[in-house]
Amino acid sequence: MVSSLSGRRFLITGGTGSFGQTMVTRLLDAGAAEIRVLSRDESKQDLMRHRLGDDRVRYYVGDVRDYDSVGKAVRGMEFVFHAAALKQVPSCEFFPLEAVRTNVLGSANVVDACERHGVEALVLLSTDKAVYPVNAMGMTKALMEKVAQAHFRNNPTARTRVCCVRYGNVMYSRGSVIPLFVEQIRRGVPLTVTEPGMTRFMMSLTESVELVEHAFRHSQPGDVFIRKADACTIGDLATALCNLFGVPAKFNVLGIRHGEKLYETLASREDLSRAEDFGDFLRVPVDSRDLNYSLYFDEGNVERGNLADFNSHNARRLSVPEIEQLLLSLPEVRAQLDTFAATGVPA
Ligand SMILES: O=c1ccn([C@@H]2O[C@H](COP(=O)(O)OP(=O)(O)O[C@H]3O[C@H](CO)[C@@H](O)[C@H](O)[C@H]3O)[C@@H](O)[C@H]2O)c(=O)[nH]1
Repeated sequence: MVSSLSGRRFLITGGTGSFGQTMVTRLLDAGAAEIRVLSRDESKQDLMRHRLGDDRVRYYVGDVRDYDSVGKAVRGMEFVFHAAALKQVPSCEFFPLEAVRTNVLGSANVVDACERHGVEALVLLSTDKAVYPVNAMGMTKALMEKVAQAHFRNNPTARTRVCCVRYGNVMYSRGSVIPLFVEQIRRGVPLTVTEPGMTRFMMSLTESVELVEHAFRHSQPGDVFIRKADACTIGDLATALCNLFGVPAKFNVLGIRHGEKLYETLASREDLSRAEDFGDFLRVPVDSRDLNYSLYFDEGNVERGNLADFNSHNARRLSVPEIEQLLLSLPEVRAQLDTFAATGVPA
């Protein structure tokens, strides 16, 4: 277990994204000695460099698909957080091989480079869409989890402790539904709700960072860490936003889109049959059976048939007032509400 972040050296792949920027700030506050950001977009790096103005942060332009660029960034680091990914469901549907290249092969490059350069721990960020996946984004994230677990299963004496974290929707993340609804409220148009009864797990950016830190400190090699989250319907989410901005809740119902599920699953029955419950967190250890196939054929789990998965339909359901409170805890929503109060329109 890692007791202190102070004086340590970190790499964050995809470090200019919302998760990366929050994590970098937290690590700087905790006294990290060096933080490297590996990402493709030099202009986002430049903006971040000016915003942070801290020379403990070093910027590496590169792509996880390219082993050399990963290796250069990993060398000399003690801990790595792997957040770089193709995350948009529709673009991965249209370009599944691109998702394979970044989410599967790119992640394998990160695992290999960490092992080769003797990194102590690597945390890979996954998603609820990786459980019983129906779209290419979720399928490639599921394979990323398998790559991480295989690292331990195939190398029991590995130098790098590799684990994954899995979480649901991060509220107000770039390109997600909440900023879109706020923009629609601003324009005074009906909110484009896909299916009012569709449910999603809701989590703040801070909670997602806490989950990564928890996994980083407490994981065993091959673990998947899950933070138990509350869920809500998209209809209630849209209603809560309209209530906060004081506009009537008017929806244009689109229907479930290609590649979408009615609900998401954070932990499958298969995960739960071996999960350890830590209150707010679930730890799913790797299935470490070896390639001796008799174990696969002759041993089963009688409990598994009785287990229900943990999904956004059976999780604790947030009420509209509870969603309003959660939304009010987000600085982005408060900023929009202030502008709305001052000018009658959000910024
Ligand atoms: O105009 C819209 C757009 C979306 N939705 C719904 O809002 C919910 C959330 O959508 P969105 O914010 O786009 O997130 P997801 O498609 O659920 O995917 C996000 O959440 C995942 C975790 O589940 C992450 O892995 C992805 O990167 C991230 O894009 C879904 O039920 C959508 O059907 C609408 O009702 N109207």
